[in-house]
Amino acid sequence: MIHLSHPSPVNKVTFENIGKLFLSLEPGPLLDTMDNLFTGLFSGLRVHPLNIPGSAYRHALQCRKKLMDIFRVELEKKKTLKEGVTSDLMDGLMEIKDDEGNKLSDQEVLDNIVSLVIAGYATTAVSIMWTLYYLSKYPNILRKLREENMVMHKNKTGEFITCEDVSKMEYTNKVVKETLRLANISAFSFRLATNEAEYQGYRIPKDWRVIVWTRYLHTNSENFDDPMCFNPDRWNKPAKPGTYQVFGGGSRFCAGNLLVKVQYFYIICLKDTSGNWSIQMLG
Ligand code: HEM
Repeated sequence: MIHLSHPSPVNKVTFENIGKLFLSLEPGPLLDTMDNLFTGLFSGLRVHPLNIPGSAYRHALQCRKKLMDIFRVELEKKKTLKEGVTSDLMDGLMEIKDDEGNKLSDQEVLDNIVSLVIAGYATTAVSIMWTLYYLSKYPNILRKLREENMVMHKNKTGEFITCEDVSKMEYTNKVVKETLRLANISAFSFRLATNEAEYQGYRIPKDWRVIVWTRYLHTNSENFDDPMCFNPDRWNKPAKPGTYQVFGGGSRFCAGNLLVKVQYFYIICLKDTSGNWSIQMLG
């Protein structure tokens, strides 16, 4: 398991983007406090639920409560703003309606925000960290990526890269895809057998819990040649159907898959204050 030093630069940039996109918050002490509280919350997610003083679980509950208080203040502030002043995830959740025209309650908006940060923060930061690791390990790949970045840089007149730029950057897209395959950030998912089923000669009784081991798909030599090798060029041709499931599949497909890409391009194609692309810092 990988542990990022906290706050690592990748964590910091990822969380600052989350602050901006989810709540229109600028970097500063409030965001730093929230980042620390999320760290406390994460460390209590997969522990025994022992709510006693000193336990990681109790600390996580306390962090969650403090986060909810901060989010509630932001939500109340938004209610006093004129419509359209901000346009972020919280605004979207406050406005969204079901088929009968019902909006989410305040509590539901806050619960959704916390859940989405949990789903999207560490996953994104850790996977981008893996890209930086692979790029520093394979200088020829870094060189090709940098060349593509430089061409894009030369052709641009504005400061920001656009969605159109992102789709044109073929090699960078392959690097992202290959990182997600090999790093296996989400290595498995849980499912419940709603009916009895048979799979490859095995009977799976109704109501059994099943683990879908996606890491196996991504590192199986029947699906990918030399699977443990980081090779973005393998994406010159598409993968066999069903063998690439980094964001899951079916109705529970990852809701944040496009946001992940935006975050990647922010970091891989970011300029520092001297106008250099951040990727130039490697190698
Ligand atoms: C590299 C980053 C990420 C990876 C590898 C990843 C992976 C996944 C996977 C495999 C699933 C399906 C789980 C299942 O089938 O049981 C999933 C679901 C989900 N992801 Fe992501 N995720 C990432 C980032 C994000 C981000 C940035 C967000 C949002 C901010 C997000 C929000 C969600 C949500 C809400 C679901 C549940 C969807 C549903 O059940 O309908 N994820 N993710």
